[in-house]
Amino acid sequence: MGLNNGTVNETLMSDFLRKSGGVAVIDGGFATELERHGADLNDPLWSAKCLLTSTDLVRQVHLDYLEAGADIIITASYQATIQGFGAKGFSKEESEAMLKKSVDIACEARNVYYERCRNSASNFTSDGKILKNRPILVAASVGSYGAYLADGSEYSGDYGDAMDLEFLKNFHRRRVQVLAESGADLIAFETVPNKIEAQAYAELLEEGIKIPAWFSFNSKDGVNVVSGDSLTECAKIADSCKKVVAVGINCTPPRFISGLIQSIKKVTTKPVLIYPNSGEMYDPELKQWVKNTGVPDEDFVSYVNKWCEVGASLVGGCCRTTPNTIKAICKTLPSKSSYMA
Ligand code: MET
Ligand SMILES: [Zn+2]
Repeated sequence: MGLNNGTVNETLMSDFLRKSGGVAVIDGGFATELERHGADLNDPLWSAKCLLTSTDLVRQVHLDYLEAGADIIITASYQATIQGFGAKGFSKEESEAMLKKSVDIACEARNVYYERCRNSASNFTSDGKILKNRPILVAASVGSYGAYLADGSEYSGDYGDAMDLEFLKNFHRRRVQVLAESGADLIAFETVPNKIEAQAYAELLEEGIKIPAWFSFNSKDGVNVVSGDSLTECAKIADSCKKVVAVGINCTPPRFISGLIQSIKKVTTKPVLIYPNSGEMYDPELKQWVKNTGVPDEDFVSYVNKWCEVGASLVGGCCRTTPNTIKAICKTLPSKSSYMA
């Protein structure tokens, strides 16, 4: 092909953003939507439990997000790990097949969606669905080691003093390799809670991983990532990794997002992605989302154009957001609202 991988990776995202009208829309809360449809996710595998029990629902939720206008769908593999499946008695081969399946289902949803676009006379149906033929990416989700532990440490970033880089690389290595070979367009490292895990991902990507990735951190103070590590230092790790095609923030209250985008912009020229949660806080003891008492986040969507003004190029929603949130994001973005008229 005459291009090195770095070039291919960089053009994937810039071409995609150009074709998406400058700003691309990411899907919304995936687990949230499974739960709204009645799935019980009280399980160490969380949303990945549905890869075992409800693959039709997983496909349906991906489709719902595409029909709400998402240009990128994120697979059900957030809490799917070989170790987590192993604890349920699955072999290594079966566990790897489940990871691959998470990508297959998202790709199937994309195929069904394109078929529906071909058969539809208009881009916007009378029942409010967006059926517009456009580039769509499948992002293979990788949640943190803390998400696997399912003990709340994805929101504290505290893995204890004994944690080291090699441990985290060994924990994630095979999963990342399998997802990278599964037909996904990129890997979404989501809700990265601390610097050491960002470093582990960056080093794993350099071990011959062939698809690009994004790094998305979470914050609960609007300044640092959740562990207290400096967001700037975390974003610099992402910036120095050639495989990384976008850097940003997810599962973080909307009120913090503008400031966080500005901090990231100071250390990278890579596209910035954001997909905040609804502004509620997850209480790991109650295993529930609880309202916060600070500045209201209700009007999430009214912030969207401001986030783009300060530099976000990919915008979506995380926990407690729904296809309606994504539709509202599309409506408010000038480049997307044109085909919804
Ligand atoms: N993509 C994941 C989901 O929506 C992100 C979860 S953040 C805790 O299920
Ligand atoms: Zn979330």
